Order: sequence, then structure tokens, then C-alpha cells
Amino acid sequence: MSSVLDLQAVTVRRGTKTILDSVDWQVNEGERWVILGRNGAGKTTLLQIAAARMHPTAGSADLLGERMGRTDVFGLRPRIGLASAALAEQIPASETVRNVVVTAAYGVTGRWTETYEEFDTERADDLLAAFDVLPLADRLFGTLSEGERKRVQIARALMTDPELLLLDEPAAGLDLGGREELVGALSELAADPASPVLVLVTHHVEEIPPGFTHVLLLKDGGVHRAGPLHEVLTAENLSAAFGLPLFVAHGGGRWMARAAR
Ligand SMILES: Nc1ncnc2c1ncn2[C@@H]1O[C@H](COP(=O)(O)OP(=O)(O)OP(=O)(O)O)[C@@H](O)[C@H]1O
Repeated sequence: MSSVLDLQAVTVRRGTKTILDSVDWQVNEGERWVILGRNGAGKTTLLQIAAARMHPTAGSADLLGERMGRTDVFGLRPRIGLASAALAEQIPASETVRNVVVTAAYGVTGRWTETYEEFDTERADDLLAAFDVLPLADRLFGTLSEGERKRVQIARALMTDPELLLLDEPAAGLDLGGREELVGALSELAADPASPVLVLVTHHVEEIPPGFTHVLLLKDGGVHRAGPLHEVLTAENLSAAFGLPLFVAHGGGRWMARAAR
């Protein structure tokens, strides 16, 4: 098994604040990870490191076999798909859905003067179809519902055929139906051996798609526990990571958690 991500003692400091504190984390081919932790635990910062969007203050980060700081990040970034609220904000509301996806092949968020190959347009349409949003291809991104936008963003993140796909809270703001559709789509993605390695940040264990294999519990910028879901996602570990007594259950491929009474 080759290592897709290998973080050793990764630390991120801003001013006097230590946001990530000596994080060790290895992700291998074929794995599907979920990252859980309280607000402010450092999840988004960790994803920024994994996406080659941020350098550690200390420690080493090897992404797809390339050491951050010794490699050209512009060559690395197209190999890593990222969908996050911060990236979504950069997408012009006046862009068509098809262009939102196709422009990822060119590393831009708004169509300008590029000319696109037919191959790119066909790939964009295939990805939109995979996430059930192809009928919206000619609509303006700004007119979509939140759930439709999330699915378009994931299609966009897959456009460059990345080896690693990072999803930062893709179900945030979705209603129950939207969440369940997204969980279903991500479960299908997880089951496909041709899919990239997946890393999903979420606040809710109910959003863990069936087929995900590993979990990283972040607490105060450090790794509380990391490993196979069924070993690590226990009431004891989740309670410690979130700082309150929790009851955790698993059934039908899904997880649930609530305060222990
Ligand atoms: N540039 C910065 N300067 C100072 N503090 C920062 C900076 N960026 C992030 N932080 C702080 O680092 C902590 C971790 O932030 P991060 O966004 O990674 O957490 P998170 O786990 O994704 O949180 P949430 O679940 O609320 O989205 C927070 O307390 C945040 O305020």
C-alpha cells in the first residue's frame, strides 16, 4: 500500500495560537476517511494542509509522494480535488453550472477567454450526471439550491480526475432529503474502486456515508484517535473528543450519536 498523505508532527501556528499541534496522520490508497471534531478543533486547517493550500509551520507533509516545501504546489494541486465553502464563495453566481465544472480543468473559477476541448465538456457532463444535476447544466450557479450547489461543487472537484478528494462539510446547510441524497452519492463514490482516496470533514456522525473506512478524531488541534471506523468511533472516544458524554450507535451502515442520559 502506498501512502497518499503522510503528515509527521505537523504544526500550524498563527501568532500565539497553535492551531495544529504535532499532527501525525497517514492515509493510504483505497481508504475513505472522515474527520470529526468540535468547532475550532482544526479540521479545516488540516484540510488546507492536505490540499497543498497551506504549509505547516513545523513538521513535514508528504502529499501524493511530494514533500511540501520542496515541490511545486501548482503541479500538485490539480491532483487533489477540494470542495469547501471558501472555494464555493469564489464561484461567480453568473457562471453556468457546466462551466463551473469545466473550468476546474483549467484551475480557474470563472470562464474568461479559454477555449475548452469537447472532451472536457463531455467529462463535465458525465460528472454532473453522476451527481444527478445534469439537467441543471445550463442554469446559472447562483440560481441553484444549496443541495444542488454542493453536488455541483463535488463534480467540479472531480473534474481533474484527482488522486485525492477532500470534502469540507459538504452536507452543511442541507435539509434532510438533500443530506440523504448526498450521503447516498458519496457512498456510491466510496464503493467505486476507481474513485480517488476520500477525506470528508463533518460535524455529524449521521453524515458518514456507508463505505467509509477510517476516522480521525481531532481535539484542540491534536489527534485524539485515528484508525478504522469500527475500532475508533466508540462512545468513549467520541465523548472525549467532543467533551461531553455521548451514546453512539451503528446500524444499516449508518452511525448516530446523542447525549448519553
Ligand atoms: N489565521 C488565523 N489566526 C488565528 N487563529 C486562527 C487562524 N485561522 C484559524 N484560526 C483558529 O484556529 C482554530 C481552528 O480553526 P479551523 O477552521 O481549522 O477549525 P475547524 O475544526 O474547521 O472549526 P469549525 O468546525 O468551526 O469549522 C479556530 O479556533 C480558529 O479561530
